[in-house]
Amino acid sequence: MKISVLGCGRWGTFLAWYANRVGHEVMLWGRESSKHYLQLKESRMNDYVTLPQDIMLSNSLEAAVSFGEIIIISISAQELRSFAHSISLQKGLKDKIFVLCMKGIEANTGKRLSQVFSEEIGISSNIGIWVGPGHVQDFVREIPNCMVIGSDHIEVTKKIVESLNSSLIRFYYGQDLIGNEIGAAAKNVIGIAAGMLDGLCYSSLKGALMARGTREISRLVRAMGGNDTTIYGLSHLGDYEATLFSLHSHNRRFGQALITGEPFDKLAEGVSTVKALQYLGQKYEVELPICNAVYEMIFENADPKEKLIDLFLRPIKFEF
Ligand SMILES: NC(=O)C1=CN([C@@H]2O[C@H](COP(=O)(O)OP(=O)(O)OC[C@H]3O[C@@H](n4cnc5c(N)ncnc54)[C@H](OP(=O)(O)O)[C@@H]3O)[C@@H](O)[C@H]2O)C=CC1
Ligand SMILES: O=C(CO)COP(=O)(O)O
Repeated sequence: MKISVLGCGRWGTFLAWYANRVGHEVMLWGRESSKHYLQLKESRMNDYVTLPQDIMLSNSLEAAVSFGEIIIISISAQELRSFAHSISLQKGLKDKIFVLCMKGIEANTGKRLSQVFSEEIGISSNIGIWVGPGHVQDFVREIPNCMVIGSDHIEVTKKIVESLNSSLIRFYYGQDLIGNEIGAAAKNVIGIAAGMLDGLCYSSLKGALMARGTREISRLVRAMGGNDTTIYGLSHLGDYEATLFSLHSHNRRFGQALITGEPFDKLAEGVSTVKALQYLGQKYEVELPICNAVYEMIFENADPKEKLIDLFLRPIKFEF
């Protein structure tokens, strides 16, 4: 099958490598101004992966959209709306399956990425998501993992899973698009909180963070009409090791750097997602104490130790 991957950063480049490894014909697209794209064009390598010669590289969006039967997208989540608008100007979209491989929620609207994408391209039946745990650094060393693919249409979900399953990535069929998208995005915020604990030398609190983080995100998902159990699956809790504990996690590293005052310039999606979660918490009247504390530490310069004490001094309540 022909597969296009749009976005040639850390994850997009890996996805092209993976689709090629599974046996597909692959075209990887990067924008003309992209340093990532230029580096791949010159060396076929980035910091994480080397691309086999048979992966085609293109900076023509028209060529990339027309090439793939399946079109995988992995760019910064907050850029999806404008990028989707550019895609909407291309031809033949109704015959394609789009797979969003990003973890975010639109910051100023609280909309899930599949909602943003379908609003812009004007089609909703052929959009899937691919989320769950996994770092490029592990996959290229042949360390396998389990991930989840979901959509609102089981035939679409099955087609994507059947095209991409392998002994390196075992996929599960997602059954709850709301839970999977909110869960995948929100784990980055919990990952930032974990990095803050590392920065404070309070890493031993991560067990409690895992227990209470899942609890508050599952309340939100339920209020939004999703299934709270989804939060205990691959898209959220299943991604905690890769985010709350991994040295590779950009979100964890962002949280740690915020506390220690070191610079950090990689994409940490949780920074924008926590704004969206503030909005959703208010809209659905769900208390999100950990997310709110992360928000205040990032955007309102709140003192981390004082925030932690505030969390500990909240009214005592039942665990579940
Ligand atoms: N296990 C998983 O499912 C994983 C998922 N991810 C997710 O993948 C997504 C991308 O992360 P990552 O690859 O680390 O980020 P990077 O910063 O490495 O790459 C982001 C890419 O998005 C491109 N981009 C940004 N804005 C636009 C735009 N307006 N139009 C077109 N392209 C644009 C950038 O272009 P340029 O090259 O010009 O800078 C860059 O290539 C995130 O949502 C992240 O959460 C990441 C890792 C693992
Ligand atoms: O989603 C990921 C791992 O599953 C990547 O996490 P980071 O973006 O925090 O590196």
